Amino acid sequence: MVTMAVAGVSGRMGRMLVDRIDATEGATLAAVLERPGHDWIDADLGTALGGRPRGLVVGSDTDAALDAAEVLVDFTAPAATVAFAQAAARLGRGHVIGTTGFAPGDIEAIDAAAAAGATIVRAGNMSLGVNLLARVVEQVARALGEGFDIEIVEAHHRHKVDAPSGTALMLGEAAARGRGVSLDAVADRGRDGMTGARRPGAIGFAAIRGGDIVGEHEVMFAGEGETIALSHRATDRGLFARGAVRAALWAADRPAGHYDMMDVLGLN
Ligand SMILES: NC(=O)C1=CN([C@@H]2O[C@H](COP(=O)(O)OP(=O)(O)OC[C@H]3O[C@@H](n4cnc5c(N)ncnc54)[C@H](O)[C@@H]3O)[C@@H](O)[C@H]2O)C=CC1
Ligand SMILES: O=C(O)C1=N[C@H](C(=O)O)C[C@H](O)C1
Repeated sequence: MVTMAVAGVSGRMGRMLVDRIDATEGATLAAVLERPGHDWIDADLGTALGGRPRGLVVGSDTDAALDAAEVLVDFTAPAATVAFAQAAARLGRGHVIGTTGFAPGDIEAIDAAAAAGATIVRAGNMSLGVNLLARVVEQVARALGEGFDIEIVEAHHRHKVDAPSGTALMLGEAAARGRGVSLDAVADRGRDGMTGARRPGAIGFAAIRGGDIVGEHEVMFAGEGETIALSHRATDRGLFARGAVRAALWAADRPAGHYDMMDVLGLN
């Protein structure tokens, strides 16, 4: 049995993760975390969720949660995630990171935590479909070359706080890899006003926010006289929770390191 902790348990993904862990053979929920000062702190998780008490109290003490659990599943916010990774390194635990919106320095800190003893699985999208799509995007980008302009369009619900989405960046990285360039060197992350003509070789990003859209991504290869569009649409957030719990089961008996969902799915 793999013991798991969920960070950000009151959030959209946190609630999904509780249901998913409860439904997964071989996984058990051992601890739940929220940010200090949150209404749910010290409440019974079952009661906070509007049901019966279940004898699991929502806390904000990361070390106590990691004493109880082998793997922390974390869909929260960048600063919180960096601190969780450092705690996972200190205590030699698994850490599944779904959080997006990182600054470059955050990724370096997560790399350092993996080097210092945490088993980290991090992915901007935990679904099989998007990870397969990334593979296909890399191959198509390699095959087509710069005669086709790459544009990535994503749409999400009105509450999302980061753009481009983690998935869009992951797909952009895949396209850049296919072209043999660094995404940082070619990304065009927002156009407004007199932008001038499109920069040759740019990988463009556009973000739509509205309503309750779970997550939609399209990678467009626009050429002369033809356009190829590769897309993915998530219709149920439970999809991401399924992937995350699969990653947590996978991480439980892996050596420390920084892995991604391709490793979990055997696509690397
Ligand atoms: N990789 C993937 O497949 C997916 C990633 N995400 C990402 O997951 C993150 C969370 O998304 P949602 O659940 O929609 O957001 P949300 O805002 O509903 O939930 C985030 C939760 O984290 C909690 N939190 C913040 N700081 C904390 C701390 N220091 N300790 C403990 N809890 C803390 C908040 O109080 C909140 O309950 C976002 O970055 C989102 O982009 C979301 C869906 C899928
Ligand atoms: O915030 C979300 O909701 C999602 N975030 C991830 C992202 O940034 O790509 C994954 C998914 O698209 C939903």
